[in-house]
Amino acid sequence: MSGSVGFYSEGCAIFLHVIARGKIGRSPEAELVERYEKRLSWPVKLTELPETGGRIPEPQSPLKTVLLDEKGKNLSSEQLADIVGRWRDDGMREARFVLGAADGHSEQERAEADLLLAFGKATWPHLMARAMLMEQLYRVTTILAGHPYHRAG
Ligand SMILES: C[S@@+](CC[C@H](N)C(=O)[O-])C[C@H]1O[C@@H](n2cnc3c(N)ncnc32)[C@H](O)[C@@H]1O
Repeated sequence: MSGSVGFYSEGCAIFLHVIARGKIGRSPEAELVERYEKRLSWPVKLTELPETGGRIPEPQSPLKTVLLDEKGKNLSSEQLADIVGRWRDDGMREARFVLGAADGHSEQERAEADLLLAFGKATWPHLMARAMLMEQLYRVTTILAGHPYHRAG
């Protein structure tokens, strides 16, 4: 079963849609996901899909798609904020961030994505990657807002 497991909307900004495979249930990772989801002042939605199959929700067009993939680009938080900020300023309505399960993403999904984003070259468990992504999305929005949460190194 797929379904939306959270929706917090506030302010006018690009809609952040996290699409993640696998059930997070009640877990330490779920607590982290919820913590950053609640802090985000941009509209954010989390759609959970089964490990395989499931229906990918219809996009809000125009859309940009980011695949979380260890073979993707290692970007600094500021670089990611620049990209997301540009998409917002260009009038994108949705930026979706897709996390795979044990087998990752298909070659077709990789080819169709606008950005492959890596959190380093190591392979992380998908639930940890989900928590890390929510933190990065929060960080990105604070960078764009000039909020002091992010302290550039
Ligand atoms: C256990 S990993 C899948 C590994 C799989 N061997 C593959 O080919 O991608 C599950 C998911 O977590 C995310 N993930 C794991 N490590 C990552 C990393 N270093 N950077 C970005 N995402 C990562 C990706 O979305 C990945 O599809």
